[in-house]
Order: sequence, then structure tokens, then C-alpha cells
Amino acid sequence: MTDYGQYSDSVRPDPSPQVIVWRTTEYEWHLQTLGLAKEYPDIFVLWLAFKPQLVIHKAEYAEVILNGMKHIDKSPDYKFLHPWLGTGLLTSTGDKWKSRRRMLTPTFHFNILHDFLHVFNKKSHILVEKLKDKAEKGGQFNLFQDIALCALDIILETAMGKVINAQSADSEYVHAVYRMSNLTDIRMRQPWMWPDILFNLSGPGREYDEKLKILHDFTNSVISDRLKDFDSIKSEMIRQEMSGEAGIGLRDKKVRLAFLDMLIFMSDNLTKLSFEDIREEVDTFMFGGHDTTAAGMNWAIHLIGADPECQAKVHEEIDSVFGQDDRDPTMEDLKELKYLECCIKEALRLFPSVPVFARTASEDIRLGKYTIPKDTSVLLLTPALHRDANVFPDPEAFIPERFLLENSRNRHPYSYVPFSAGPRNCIGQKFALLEEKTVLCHLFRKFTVKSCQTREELRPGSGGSPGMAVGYQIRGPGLESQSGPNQFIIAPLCPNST
Ligand code: HEM
Repeated sequence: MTDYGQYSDSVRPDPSPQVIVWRTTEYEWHLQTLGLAKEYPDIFVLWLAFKPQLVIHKAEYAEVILNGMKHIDKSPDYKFLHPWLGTGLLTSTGDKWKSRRRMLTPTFHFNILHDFLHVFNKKSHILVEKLKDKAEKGGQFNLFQDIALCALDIILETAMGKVINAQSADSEYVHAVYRMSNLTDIRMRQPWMWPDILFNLSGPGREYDEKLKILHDFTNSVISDRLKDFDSIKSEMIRQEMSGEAGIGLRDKKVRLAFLDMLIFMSDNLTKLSFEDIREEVDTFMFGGHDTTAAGMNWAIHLIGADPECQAKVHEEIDSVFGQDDRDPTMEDLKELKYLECCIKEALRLFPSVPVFARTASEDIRLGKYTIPKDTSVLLLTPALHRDANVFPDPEAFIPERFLLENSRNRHPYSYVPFSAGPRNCIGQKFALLEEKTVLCHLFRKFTVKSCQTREELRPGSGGSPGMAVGYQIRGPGLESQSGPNQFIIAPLCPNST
């Protein structure tokens, strides 16, 4: 960590605004930091307890930090994730990160994503059936949790090959996943819980240990079972998938691969990756791969549901691709849904699922007129970056057309980075966009959505998630007669919006 004296000497010659913040809730943090970014359009320093963090939100500065291999290490805050994730891809540093990244990149190969489409479709059907039931009953319901469980169901099956039916069955593991993210957030916000000794003695610390045991026991047992099942046939299938050789025969195979299978394959009988190495990567995919897509989908649904003109375009596009055909979307179909993709990207601009991420300066850095000392934690505040009116005129407006190819061609490449950018960007980016598009395609094929709260009434919570309140009107061939104003369901406030 940068010590106060060094920090103030180096930055003060060109005084940067120094602000002391007390993070009470995620929502207050969101409002506070957006307000500060407006007030200080260049950079500012946040003091959380005795910890200075430099906040940037300009594309030129983001490029200096994210581009290239210099400032590749995360900030010390990520250590709060270590008990759960170990030092997997998200949290590792230096050579370990480099070799893991090289190793894991093929697991997101196009062919493998193609296979996951089957899972996305299957889980979307469960979601649609659940929503149909609720919509037909009328009354009020909250969409947020349904989407979140669908995203969790998807990552459970794609990461671990585990069918846990998170959307319909109660599961100790699912509860633990949610609570764990929550407890980590509570700790990060409260400096007196930073020292391990104090945290371990606190109520949240003791609960954290309980949940950690549930999570690790679950992952351990899934890996052990999978190791027992792993045979040479699977191994050959994976080799062909990863090398892009998989032919039609393999595409139709009954056994579907999960990330875990590929990790086991790469471990080469646990010589190149140990059991613990595999666990930290599976846990990392679980952590990075569900809250993020859930928040992205929830915001996209809310924003589309609040804009009838935009929704009409979404419906029109879906109808033009599928007509009366009830087939599951294929990769080719999804490629055609360009406007829907623009909606997803615009939602991620306004409400990025990872609203802040941080690196450690590996050497002194010059950002404009400021010299940033080595070892400073540099935070990139994406909600502010994405609201630069010079790049995105009328920045608060939801305008999906901004992301049509012809409108985004000349934009600064670091002005829009919901998945971060450069060599340490999100490895799951293509997976995430494909998942969101598939689920939303299913949803808007069957429903008209009406958002029942204003954007201001929804509060971004942990991980940028909104509290949701959305109404539905069932649509689709043969169902028109059910449509009508009474079919809209007004959802109650989500717990984190109160
Ligand atoms: C809308 C969905 C998603 C968003 C907005 C998102 C965003 C991000 C961002 C901003 C980072 C950089 C974080 C940092 O520097 O601290 C990141 C890293 C990462 N993401 Fe995602 N993510 C999404 C979905 C996913 C999915 C579905 C997976 C896995 C299946 C995933 C796996 C990862 C991993 C492993 C990293 C660490 C990469 C590295 O350090 O090399 N993400 N993501």
C-alpha cells in the first residue's frame, strides 16, 4: 500500500482533489463516486480509512493503465477474495497469472461456447415457464431473483457440469454463493473488519467461515466425482474441441463438456494443475460468471421495458428472425439479433456489472499533469467513464443505436470497457454476451415487459445489480387474446431497493 507521506508528496505538486469517503452501502458509494467524478472531471483520490485510492474515469488514463503488461497486478483489495477463490485467474499476479491466462484462454474457444448454447436454451425455457406461471396468475412479482437464479443455473452447469436446478430447488450451495458475495462486500466496506483477526472474531467473519466450508466442500466433491468419471474418450473429445477439430459427430454427442472437464484435461493427471489449482479456477468462474450476467440482464430488461419504442424494435427483430417458428435460437439466429445486442451493450454502458476495478501501479505513472507513485491503487470507475458526454452525448439516455457499427467506429477504444480491456480483460466476455442474448431472446419472444419503477427508484446494489420491478404481458402466437393492460404485473420492491 502507498503510504500517506509518499502519496501526498508526489501527487500534491499539482494538487489532486482528496476526498474522504465512508462506504456505507453500495448505492451510496455509487451516487457518491458518480457525483465526485462530475465535480472532479480529471482524477481524484479517495481515502477510505487510511487507504488512498486514485480514481480515474477518462478513456486516455484508462488506456495507460489497462493497455500492455505493465500494470497487470490487481490492487490489494482483491485479497479479500483469496479465502474463497485462492489465487485463481481473477486474483493471481505476475507469472502465475500469465501462465494461467495462457492455459485457460482455449477453454473459451468458439466451439466450446457453441456447446454451451444448449445449456443457455434449456435454462431459458425453465425461466420462461416460471414467468409464464406468474404472469398468468397476475398480481405482483419481482423479476430480479428469477433472472439471478437462471444465471446461476447456467454457470453451475457450464462451469462444473452440475445440474442443481437452482431455478426450482432450494440448495444450500446456492444460498452460500449469494451470502458469500454479500459478506465479502460487507468486509470491504468496513475497515475495522480488514485485519483477519478482527474479522474472524466478528459475526460476519464466523458466518463467512461456515459458508466457505459449504462452498469448498461442494466444489471438492464435484471435482472428485468428475475425476472418477474422466476417461480417455472424454479426453479425446476435449482435445478435439479445444483444437477446433470437432466435427458433426462430436457436435451431436450425448456427453456435454463443462469448464471443469477442460481443466481436468489440462491438468494432465494433476501434474500441471493440482486439485486445489482446479478448485480455485472453478470457484473463480462461479464467482465471476453469474452475478455479472444477472445484473446485465436485469438492467437490460428494465431499460427495454421502460422504453416502448425500443421494445417494439426488439420484438420486430425477433419476429423477423423466427416468424412463427418456435425453434430454439441457433448461433446464426443470435448473430442476426443485432439490435438486441446493442440494447445489452447500452445497458452495460449505463450500469456496468463491475462498476469499479483496480490495479496496482508497477512504477511511477504520468497521467496528464499528475505523477502517480509506484504501488498506488488505481481504481477505474466505469459508470463515470461511460458517461463522458463528449463520447456519449446525452449520456443518461438509453440509446441502443449508439452501438450500431456505423455509430461506434470512431470511438476511443478505452471509452467503453464494461469487460475491462487489454491483456487482463474479462476472459468470459463472449460467453456473457451469448448467454445474455439467448436468455433475453427467449424472454422477449414470449413477453412484453413493462417496467414499473423509474430508473431512479432502482438502486444499483452490490456488483451493479438493480432492485427490479417489472411487469409482463404475455405475447406470442396464439396468446394475443391474453394481452391487455391487466396482464401487466407490478413487482414489489426488491430488498436492496429499500
Ligand atoms: C456481463 C457479464 C460480465 C462482465 C460485465 C464482466 C466484467 C469483467 C471485468 C470488468 C473484469 C476485470 C476485473 C478486474 O480487473 O478486476 C473481468 C474479469 C474476469 N471475468 Fe468477467 N465479466 C462478465 C462475465 C464473466 C463470465 C460469464 C465469466 C466466466 C464464465 C467471467 C470470468 C472472468 C474472469 C476469470 C476474469 C479474470 C480475468 C483475468 O484476470 O485474466 N466473467 N470480468
